[in-house]
Amino acid sequence: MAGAALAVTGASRAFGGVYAVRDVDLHVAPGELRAVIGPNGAGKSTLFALIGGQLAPDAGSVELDGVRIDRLAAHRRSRLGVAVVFQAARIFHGLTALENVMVGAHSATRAGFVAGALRLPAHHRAEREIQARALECLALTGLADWACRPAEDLPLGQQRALQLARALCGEPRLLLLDEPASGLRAGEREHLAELLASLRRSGLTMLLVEHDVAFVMRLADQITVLDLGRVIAAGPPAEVRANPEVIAAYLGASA
Ligand SMILES: Nc1ncnc2c1ncn2[C@@H]1O[C@H](COP(=O)(O)OP(=O)(O)OP(=O)(O)O)[C@@H](O)[C@H]1O
Repeated sequence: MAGAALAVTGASRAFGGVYAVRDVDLHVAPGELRAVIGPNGAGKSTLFALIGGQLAPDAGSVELDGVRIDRLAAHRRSRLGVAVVFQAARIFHGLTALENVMVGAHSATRAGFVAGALRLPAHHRAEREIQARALECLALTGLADWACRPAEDLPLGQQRALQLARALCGEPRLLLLDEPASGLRAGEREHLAELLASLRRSGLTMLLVEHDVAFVMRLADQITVLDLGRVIAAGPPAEVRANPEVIAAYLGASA
């Protein structure tokens, strides 16, 4: 998997005149695992949405491998290789786990729909390839045994894994994860950490927004810390952990 470079430059977004994200720079190198942390209301979800395409910035830019994407709708960004795993499970009821994952490959390629509608031979071959890849992604995320079960039968932890499998099936170049560890049991959390580490070794660029600071400290290459919409620190985990401004922001948040 060849990861893309992500460059967010001078990004701002306000709601009702109040900045949720203000003049944020965030440069992620290809193959890097970047975590974004910060106390409640720091602007993490807003920044995530500016990159994924659920929101457009009021000012600034978002570039993927040097191509501006900040004015593109989320589905167009997805075709360029941006995959999003949301915190709340988004699954298609009435479809099996395997079919749910195959949707990820179809939404990342437009050609799939056209060839499918025309019933071209290439379509059948492509379908078989997509199915094989979907099965691989299910195995990778520990869901091989669930392939033929209705997706809504999966427990919550597995529904989250299913979204991750779906995102991977589209062969993304940038994977965005919104609080992937939240609500998971210790064993599931461990499995997720191992999976993210192995995706990182494969070269995929990842950005994860996370509440669980301990979880990201051992996984991330670099951590960006937001507070009140601004970047207050960025660097390797050990450096960020020792930063007095970061400590103050978190102590202030829990006081
Ligand atoms: N759609 C919206 N309308 C109005 N205000 C919003 C909206 N989205 C976010 N905000 C405000 O922007 C600020 C940043 O919110 P955001 O959700 O991005 O922070 P966060 O770091 O993700 O917080 P949390 O950790 O609590 O999820 C907050 O003050 C929030 O109330």
